[in-house]
Amino acid sequence: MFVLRPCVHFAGRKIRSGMRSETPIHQSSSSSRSPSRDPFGGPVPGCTFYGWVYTAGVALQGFVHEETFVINSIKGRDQVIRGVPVAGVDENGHGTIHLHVRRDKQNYEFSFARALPGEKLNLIVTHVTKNRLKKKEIANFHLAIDERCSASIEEVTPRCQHFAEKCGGCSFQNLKYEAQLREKFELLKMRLKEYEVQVPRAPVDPPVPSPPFGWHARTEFRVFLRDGLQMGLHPEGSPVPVPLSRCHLHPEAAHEAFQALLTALRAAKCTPFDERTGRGWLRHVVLRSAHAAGLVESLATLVTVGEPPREVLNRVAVVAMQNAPRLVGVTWSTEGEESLKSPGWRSVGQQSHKVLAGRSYLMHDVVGMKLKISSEAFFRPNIFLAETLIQTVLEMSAVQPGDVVWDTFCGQGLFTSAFLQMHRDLQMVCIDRSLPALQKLQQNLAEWGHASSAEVLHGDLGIPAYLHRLTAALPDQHRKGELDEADEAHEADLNFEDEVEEADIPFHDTPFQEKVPASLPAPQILLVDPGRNGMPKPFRRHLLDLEVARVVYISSGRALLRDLAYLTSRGYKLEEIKCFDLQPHTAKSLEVVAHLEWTGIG
Ligand SMILES: C[S@@+](CC[C@H](N)C(=O)[O-])C[C@H]1O[C@@H](n2cnc3c(N)ncnc32)[C@H](O)[C@@H]1O
Repeated sequence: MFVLRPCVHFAGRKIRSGMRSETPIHQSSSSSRSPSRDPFGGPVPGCTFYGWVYTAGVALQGFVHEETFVINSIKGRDQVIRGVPVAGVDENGHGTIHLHVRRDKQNYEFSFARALPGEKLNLIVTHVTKNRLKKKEIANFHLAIDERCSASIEEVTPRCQHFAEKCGGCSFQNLKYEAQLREKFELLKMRLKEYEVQVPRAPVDPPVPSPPFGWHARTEFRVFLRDGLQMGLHPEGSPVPVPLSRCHLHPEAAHEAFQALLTALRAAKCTPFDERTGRGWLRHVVLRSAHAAGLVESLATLVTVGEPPREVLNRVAVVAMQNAPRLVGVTWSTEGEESLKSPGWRSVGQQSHKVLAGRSYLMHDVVGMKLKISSEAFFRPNIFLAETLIQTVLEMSAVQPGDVVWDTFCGQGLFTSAFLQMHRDLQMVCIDRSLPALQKLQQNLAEWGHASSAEVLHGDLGIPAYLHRLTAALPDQHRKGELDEADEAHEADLNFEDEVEEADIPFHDTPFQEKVPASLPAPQILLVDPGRNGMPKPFRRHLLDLEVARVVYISSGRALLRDLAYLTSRGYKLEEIKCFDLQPHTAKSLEVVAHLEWTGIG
């Protein structure tokens, strides 16, 4: 038997206007029951569960999960509910259960860390709040796992020794890969329904799978002291990193690099940065991998704080490269200070890295070309599926010779390069805010003889003034100007969740020389690949002004749902979607490529 510590606070989900009659429960108190254990025998430090409630009427029309478990009533604390099946997973990789309480005519959803779909749980009521006005009714209740009564038939032994330590990487290594795919797909379909996104045809094709191990293209390891220098990851919600000896999600080349760097850092007596004392200088080691001509290579970046000793950095780089033949370069980034200012910060490629040894880029196969991709710019997380995803974007765009294609959020231009390789006589306009990424894009375009076919613009697509300058450069019929008051009211009415961060860095930190040419060709095809935050709000609005015939949008998670819901309610029709499991074993949602057509009817 294992018992999980009951509830940690659930920051209540905002309910969108389309779901108005659903009443969220904010379960905030935590009660103290027996200490947490997990299925692998260890304590569960941050085991969370939470729930929200729907009124019966709405739930029955819409959101009753197929595997809802029905009970008669919640009687009070310590009541045990036996044999509740785990029905699916949520965005955090936690197992979800669905309960219908007959007496209250209400449906509840709860999530439990490390609970697997298909297993059955005995749950214990740890806290009940009564309705203040109608004392007999329950306003909300908390549950904890009392016992895991039957395991999932899809449970497997995790390959990684660190899985039980919850290093913060994998959520599902103990679940068959086919089951992971199915659950992520079910979650996507459920969320599309919940956000009222009209999917073009049902059923949507199942996700494109990835080889489950050795796919990872980029990981940021924390460097810290614990029985000597260690490299590791942060468990979910914990400031204390877990030291790693290897990560099976990485290709062998990255593992070699990991070992070589760890040994070199220890031998050089590098001082990891300590947040509590402010001493030391090495904060992270970032490993990136890519493959060209079937050969996987890795590149490392040492991320430092303050004034690190340059000769130590150089020595580490040279020694590590000697011991890891597929480590092709070691670069140095001083962006460690930024991660101190904002926790959870990730590099947005605003600063160039310095080369310590070897080269500053990896080679990457894209539709028959070998592109140089730089350490500062965005890497698609999966080295195997990047090319398939690019092919899908090409197919969905149905690009014809002579078309004008805008590649917004272009990064180092993987799409632009692929498009120009397919049709030399396209007119591409590429826009991104990362200068190092754009420099690499220009270098690749020049090497492949495509430079004259692309206008490369450096700007922030989240800044309204910049977007106005872009639209001002378009032919007359595309200059619609500001949204009018009716539009604003409609937008407010839609009440879209902007729970997803709009931008990684404050705008005033962006030292841009934004130059927009006097005239730009209007796009027939618009590629939008904004990353995990989705489209910045001003960009969403300006997209409507552009009335582009065809948009191909690439994103994932809540940002994707929010943006699709917005566009499809404002004149764009969703024609096709395809999804990809870019990050097996992790809770990361499926990456979606969506094709939208402008209809003007919203
Ligand atoms: C997910 S990456 C996509 C990169 C590229 N399409 C690729 O496949 O490699 C997102 C890109 O958007 C850029 N970006 C994020 N927010 C931006 C903004 N507000 N304005 C312009 N570019 C932005 C980032 O610099 C990054 O290169």
